[in-house]
Amino acid sequence: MNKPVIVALDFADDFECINFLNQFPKDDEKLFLKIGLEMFCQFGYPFVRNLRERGYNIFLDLKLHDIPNTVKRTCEMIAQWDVQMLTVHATGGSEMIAAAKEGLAGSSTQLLAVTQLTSLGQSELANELQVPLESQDYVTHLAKLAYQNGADGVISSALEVPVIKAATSTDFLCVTPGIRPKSAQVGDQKRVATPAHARSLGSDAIVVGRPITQAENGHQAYVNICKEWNK
Ligand SMILES: O=c1ccn([C@@H]2O[C@H](COP(=O)(O)O)[C@@H](O)[C@H]2O)c(=O)[nH]1
Repeated sequence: MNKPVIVALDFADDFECINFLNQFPKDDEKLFLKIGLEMFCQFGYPFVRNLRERGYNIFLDLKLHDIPNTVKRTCEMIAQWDVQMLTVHATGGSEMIAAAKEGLAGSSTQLLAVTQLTSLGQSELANELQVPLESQDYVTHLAKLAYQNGADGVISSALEVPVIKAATSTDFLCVTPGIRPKSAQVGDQKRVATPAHARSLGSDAIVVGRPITQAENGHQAYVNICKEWNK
């Protein structure tokens, strides 16, 4: 599979979401869709199943963060759903990450650990979270923790991909949200990169929401981003 552009489906309404997906030609290469907390909390597993049955690849972005036993049991359930990717927070710690991986055993779901959210910049890290590290070092530390405890990859900004790969392995997946084409509004994201920059930094997949889902022509916006990403 080409390195994917993963579309973040952050819609309040499932009809709106299906109308959005219907803009895409049926013979398009299989779309990779991210279902996050907003849609999962409202529409739950039946929505995930519906999209899997339509043939989409699914990144289930639930960002699990709880004690190891709870995360393991939750992952055992999700392991039956045949989704391609699932997230937990790396800050849940080594035991929790390992427990998530154990819970997914026997499935092909890839476990990704969220490092520092792309909506948090250096000043939030220092002043709000009281982490006395540069983002690059904090993200690398969490990525190593995830790598050593069985995760298949991490969520980070594209800006940290080179240091993560150097500290772990070139095969360790770096999936990067916080993607903004040059003309797009940054909104609540802090650590951002264009699709072309993310590619040059070595991202394995980019996650793009509003620049596609809120565009006047969502399909065209997706095509433009794919072109820039695949250049
Ligand atoms: O660090 C993170 C982790 C997850 N996300 C998710 O990605 C998309 C980005 O959407 P945009 O509209 O392109 O900003 C969104 O669903 C987040 O929950 C992230 O942005 N940063």
